Amino acid sequence: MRIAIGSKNKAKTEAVISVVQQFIDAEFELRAVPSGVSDQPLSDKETRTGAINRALNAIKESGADAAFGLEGGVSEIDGELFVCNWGAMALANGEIYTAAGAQILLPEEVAAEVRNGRELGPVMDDYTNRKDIRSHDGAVGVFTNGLINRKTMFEHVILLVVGQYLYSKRTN
Ligand SMILES: O=P(O)(O)OP(=O)(O)OP(=O)(O)OC[C@H]1O[C@@H](n2cnc3c(O)ncnc32)[C@H](O)[C@@H]1O
Ligand SMILES: [Mg+2]
Repeated sequence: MRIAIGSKNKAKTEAVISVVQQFIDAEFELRAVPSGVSDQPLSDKETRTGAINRALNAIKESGADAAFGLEGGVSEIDGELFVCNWGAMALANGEIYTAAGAQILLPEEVAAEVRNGRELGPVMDDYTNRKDIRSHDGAVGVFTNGLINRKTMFEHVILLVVGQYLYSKRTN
């Protein structure tokens, strides 16, 4: 199966490849495609739409058999901001599977910057005085003291998505 991935961010591409290759015999290609939503999605709905758009754009651009899209965003609950994450798998026949990942509270100091219109990625780099947090630990890794990094979190999302795809294909 030819599978496209709608990002070149390693936290995403490595998560997709490490999970999918356990269940599907596949060749992968990476494409930085548009998400069709804001650079910093501000709700679960917008983040999920971004994941679906990435999967649809990746399958359209590549002509692959299937494509994955992963999107990170933030969502507000009772005045507090949580990091949220969504994944989508699109098939050439038009089927789409989606699932959400872990959510974790952002400290008010970080949340305030995002509310002011900055993207979480650069805000996290400033906050930690490190570079490119979004491609490695992610906010989830920083605020769980490294127990769950962004790749591991995305692996759970991909397991949920691929699991639904495999369930739909079951024959017994
Ligand atoms: O290259 P792409 O695939 O776009 O990867 P990205 O890291 O920009 O990821 P998203 O566009 O899905 O994320 C939307 C925004 O939220 C940021 N973001 C989301 N989750 C994050 C996390 O865990 N740590 C740091 N930044 C995060 C990210 O940097 C963007 O500013
Ligand atoms: Mg991005």
